[in-house]
Amino acid sequence: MGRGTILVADDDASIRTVLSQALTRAGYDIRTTGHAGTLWNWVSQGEGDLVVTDVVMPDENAFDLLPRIRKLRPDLPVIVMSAQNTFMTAIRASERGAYEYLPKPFDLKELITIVGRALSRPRGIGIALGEEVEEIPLIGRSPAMQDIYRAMARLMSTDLTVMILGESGTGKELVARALHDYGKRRNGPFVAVNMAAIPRDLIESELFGHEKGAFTGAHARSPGRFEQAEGGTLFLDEIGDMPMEAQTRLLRVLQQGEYATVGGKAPIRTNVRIIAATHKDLRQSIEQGQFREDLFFRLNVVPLRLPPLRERAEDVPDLVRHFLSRATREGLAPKQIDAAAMDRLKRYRWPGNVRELENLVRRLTALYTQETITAPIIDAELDVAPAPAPAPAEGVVQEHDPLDLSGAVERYLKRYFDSLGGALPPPGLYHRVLREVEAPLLGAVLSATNGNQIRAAELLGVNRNTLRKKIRDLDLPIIRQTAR
Ligand SMILES: Nc1ncnc2c1ncn2[C@@H]1O[C@H](COP(=O)(O)OP(=O)(O)OP(=O)(O)O)[C@@H](O)[C@H]1O
Repeated sequence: MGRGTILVADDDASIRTVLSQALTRAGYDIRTTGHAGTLWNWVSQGEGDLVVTDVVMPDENAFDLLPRIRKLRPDLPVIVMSAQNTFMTAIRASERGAYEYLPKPFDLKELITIVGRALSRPRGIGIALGEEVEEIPLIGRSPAMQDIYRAMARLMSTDLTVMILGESGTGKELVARALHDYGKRRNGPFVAVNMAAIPRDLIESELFGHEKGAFTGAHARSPGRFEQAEGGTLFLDEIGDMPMEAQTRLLRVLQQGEYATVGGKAPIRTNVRIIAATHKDLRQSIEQGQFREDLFFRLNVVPLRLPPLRERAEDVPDLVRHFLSRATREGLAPKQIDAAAMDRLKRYRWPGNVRELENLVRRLTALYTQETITAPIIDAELDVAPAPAPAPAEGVVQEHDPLDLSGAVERYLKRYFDSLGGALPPPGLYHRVLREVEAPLLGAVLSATNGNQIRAAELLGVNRNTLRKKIRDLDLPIIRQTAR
């Protein structure tokens, strides 16, 4: 007798083979099928201790089958695999009552671990089924975002305190909202407070409310955000900016489930789920005595780390399309981004993350009349160093291009560092080196085009306005055009 029988459903025969081998080796009995109908027959006949199923099958979608399985056999864990790795797949799997969701491709070891955990869990723990939701709040299918979606899907049925970490503009508030909107408090209020946006001495009264006369200017009793968020979720953004006294009060709420208003004595019981966020390194703040360590541990129950956009450049096209179609829905003229322009966007560093990308798309749709956004437009907007120039619209183009600076630059830099004798150069080297190349390059091109800035911009592959700005910034001599 094996350690249990696993029913595997996937219309891809090679996946059935791989799973069947791996699970057999791990000591399980396996039955495989390529059809949802067969799977349902087995399940309804009481067979199997666990199901591993793909979402899309020729006869029925596993998400449609899942609620029936849950109803008939609520204790049967179902692991859903899918190659459609969106936020909604993870959420739907969780809503339909899947035990776990695995985006393909996945590690077989991970599957074996999950199977082991599922079969050893106490029975009778089900996940509530929610209603269907269509609008996708979070865009991006990079592995890093899939990890986030899976963690979120697991959190949906809980009230755990979550700490969202990530640079500004990475989507921390959006994730907090999604945790609320798809979680079990979805019918309660979602209240967001940004610690950095409120004057420090008003934060306590903002959060906990105050009594009439509690301080100068407190003309009437005022409810705090905790009271407003009762039964729902309170999102504490930029928690690293919370003053010490407020931290102490917050800690007490988390420990005792009750608080007093500013100037009030009677404890008020509270039922609020806390989600906090910060872009700061709180461990450093703790070391510097600016953040309470005990509060940190209370808040950091489940940390979610949102990756910066530059670490998931593969999400850029999806995000761009999402923001473009939203602009179109808002009544702006539809636009496309050509491949070279998209490439520029994927290579940009995005210091402002998704927010910066969102604002850029807004600018592009509002300011440019052309239907297709090209690379020079992106260069002008992002002010990035241009890639090799495309062929100019007219004129003779050299077939053989002997341009190769790399050897020369490398040699020069080596000499430069050697000459410093082990010391480090002054800061700003990157920009200084680029400037060293930029000024002679623009000068050479302007002289080759006889001072014609339109042709020079074409040759360089930058927007005309960018070129003008650079001529000004670099203080290049303007060559007077002579008739040819
Ligand atoms: N994955 C995503 N899909 C779609 N939109 C996103 C995504 N991530 C962020 N955004 C959008 O980017 C903008 C910034 O997101 P958000 O305000 O959640 O970031 P944040 O990390 O909370 O920023 P801050 O730390 O500056 O408050 C929002 O308009 C949000 O809708």
